[in-house]
Amino acid sequence: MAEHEELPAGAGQDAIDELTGIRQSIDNIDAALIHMLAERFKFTQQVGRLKAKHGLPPADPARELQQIQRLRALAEEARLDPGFAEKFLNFIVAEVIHHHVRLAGGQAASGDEQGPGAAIGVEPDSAIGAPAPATGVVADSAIGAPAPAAQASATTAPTAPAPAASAPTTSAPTAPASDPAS
Ligand SMILES: O=C(O)C(=O)C[C@]1(C(=O)O)C=C[C@@H](O)C=C1
Repeated sequence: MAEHEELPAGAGQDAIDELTGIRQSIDNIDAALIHMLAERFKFTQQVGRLKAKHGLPPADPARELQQIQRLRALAEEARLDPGFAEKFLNFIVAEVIHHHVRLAGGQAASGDEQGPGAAIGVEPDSAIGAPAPATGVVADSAIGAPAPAAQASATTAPTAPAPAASAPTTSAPTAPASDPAS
């Protein structure tokens, strides 16, 4: 079958069954991640509306720094690369800030916008993480390893090497290749 093409010709049925079982677990986790992200974006949308209503700035660098520090610590406990955890958060936050900016009636925060409709899933016009090429985020060796990653660098592109800054930049979210419309 096509889905097993990548297996060595000599792979036995036991190996195929084991692989299939592991992939089922991976698929379950991926589904959970999508649902969790969708829930997160529902809440950040509430925040965006609140901020827009009260004229608050879309980005909050101090809050992001707290989040980064917290997630890096959690990642270390979980034996996940803290640098990856930070980049993952930055990737998401960059998207959120895009949404906040749009909710506030401003232009997108950076020049990476694409056409209309390129967006997420919370609402028809607010799809996060629209169709975009996979970023491959980190090298295989980085995941799960207690790697000494960069310090906080909020809202930087997930594919960019995180600079060893100690404070979030929260400048224009240039990260995702996708166009998060809100
Ligand atoms: O907490 C906020 O103020 C938010 O707008 C949410 C959020 C986030 O996604 O967690 C996004 C942007 C801010 O810079 C900080 C945090």
